[in-house]
Amino acid sequence: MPKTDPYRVAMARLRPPLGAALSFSALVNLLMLTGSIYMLQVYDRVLTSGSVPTLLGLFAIVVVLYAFLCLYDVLRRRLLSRAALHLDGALGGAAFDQFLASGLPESAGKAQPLQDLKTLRGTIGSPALVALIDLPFVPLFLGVLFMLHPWLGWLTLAGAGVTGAIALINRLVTGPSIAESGDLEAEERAFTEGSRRAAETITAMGMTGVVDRVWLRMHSASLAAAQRGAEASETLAAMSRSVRMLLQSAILTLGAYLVLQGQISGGMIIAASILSGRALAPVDQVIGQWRSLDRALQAHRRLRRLFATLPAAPEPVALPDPTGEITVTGVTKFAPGSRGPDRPRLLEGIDVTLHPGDGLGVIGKSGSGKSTLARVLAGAWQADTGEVRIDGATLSQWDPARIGREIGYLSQSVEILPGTIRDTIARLQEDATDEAVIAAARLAGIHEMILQLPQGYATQIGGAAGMPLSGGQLQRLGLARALYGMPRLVILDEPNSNLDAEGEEALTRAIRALRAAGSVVIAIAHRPSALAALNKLLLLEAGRVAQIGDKDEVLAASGAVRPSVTRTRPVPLRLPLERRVGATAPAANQVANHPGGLVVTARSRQDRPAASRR
Ligand SMILES: Nc1ncnc2c1ncn2[C@@H]1O[C@H](COP(=O)(O)OP(=O)(O)OP(=O)(O)O)[C@@H](O)[C@H]1O
Repeated sequence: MPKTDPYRVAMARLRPPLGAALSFSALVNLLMLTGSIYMLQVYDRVLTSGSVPTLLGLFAIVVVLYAFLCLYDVLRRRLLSRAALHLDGALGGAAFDQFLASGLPESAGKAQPLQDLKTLRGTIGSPALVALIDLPFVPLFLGVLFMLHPWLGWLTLAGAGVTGAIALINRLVTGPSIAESGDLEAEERAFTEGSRRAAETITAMGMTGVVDRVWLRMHSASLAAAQRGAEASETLAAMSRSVRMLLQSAILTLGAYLVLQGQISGGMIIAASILSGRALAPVDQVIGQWRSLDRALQAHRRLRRLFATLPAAPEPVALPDPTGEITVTGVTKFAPGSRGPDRPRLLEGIDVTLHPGDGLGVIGKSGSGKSTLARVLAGAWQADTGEVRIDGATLSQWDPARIGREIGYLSQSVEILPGTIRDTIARLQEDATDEAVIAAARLAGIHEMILQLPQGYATQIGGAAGMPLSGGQLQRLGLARALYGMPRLVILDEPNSNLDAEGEEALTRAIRALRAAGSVVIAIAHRPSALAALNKLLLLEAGRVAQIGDKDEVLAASGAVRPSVTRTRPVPLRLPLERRVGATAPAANQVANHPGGLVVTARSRQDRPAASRR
């Protein structure tokens, strides 16, 4: 099936309205001859004949012609502004999808489709484009001038040449500054947004002064680049305007000379002056609007490139409901954005098979690739080689919306969109039922906590106006969202990192309930309590599977913990669980009393090997 590039399709749909606008522009420009022809008639016919009826008759014709001019002008502008709106309507959804995708590391920083679409839409409906489509009609005015007298034509042509040369110089001079200031502004924006997010850390650690200075340096650099472009552009625009005004006087002078030589009539001087002004007006306007036209051109090129390189989405086939047979074969993931044969492998040759009801714990040192594996299994990142199959079908063979409902994913840092608690748990699904939302909240053990909030499930969270939630509350809310609809595959990346004992118990209960219902649960754990309700274990080392199998066997084989753990006597766990485990001894004691029975003691910092990476 041929790939349909939405940008090309949208651009093709723009052609008819742009063509119609061009036709109306032809009429508008033709009617713009009215003023000069009228002048010619008044000076050379009315004033010489002294006929008032002729004057009134001519004026009546002029009124009608200008009324048509107004009509055609309105029509072409309306066509353009509506075309801009249609372009937005046709591409808005696809551009937003690409904007979302740019949050994934594979395409990070490659595109700014929403901004580009806005720029393009703004320009298509603006006077800048009207000036641009007036440009092809400059020869019309020049032609009439040549008919009046060749010298008048040549003089205007020379003026147009000078103004055009100024426009070209403008482009060459300001182009690099515009591009540079765009890049610097993007850098500054990233730093500004990052600083705002890190405001608490910056304030607490007294970094405000130095952050101010860094921002100021970036800000000044981007302003300086923009100013360089603006100054050059202003100078050239002023020169262009002066050339135009000088040309008016030069035309009058030349016209007067030609009258004195008896080569043209007096009325032709005025007509020539009007015509030369009309001939140069679009050129002048395009120069004035050059920066916005250039931005629109760059936005157009970026959008065209972006959409042209998008892989074609396969037609999704409605596969039967998955049972939860998960097969991972030979999954390798290179560091996103890296190139060449030596690019780091975050995961290498991962093979895992899980059956409905299985619960797999994933453990390993910091940086060993646990979260990367979670992202690949959840379909958030694409494997570079190998595949993840659910019920025999690769993730890409499933309809993303369909399989998404069967996947619950709790990332390490829980992100929520602004909205109510109900909508958050229901993943914004319009068809969500209250029963399903409450069931997920109960499973995650936060139903009571939600009811205690002033507006209960209708409480607004996220965004500037949302009610702030604690780390633990947020994590449990994220868990409820991951559990919504009892998905067949639930992937939890350190689901207990912010939980108290009660939260951990709720998590263990949830994992047991999911497994009992036939779901596959994969939990990445630094704290062993999350392993309590699981039956299998995978030990990752530098992105490879070091061990996989029955939980107790893997623990025993790795020497991590004795399979028969008592609840009262702490047993050293030699699994590389630095981050959580290294925190405090009381945390370890807390784990010792947990029904899961796995016990942890912290290794000293000196004992820890550096996280090995490829
Ligand atoms: N977006 C990314 N681009 C490039 N490399 C990345 C990216 N995200 C993670 N990595 C690298 O992948 C490796 C594995 O990271 P990952 O987050 O999977 O480890 P982890 O085992 O989950 O660690 P932790 O236990 O500390 O969460 C690290 O070396 C990290 O630097």
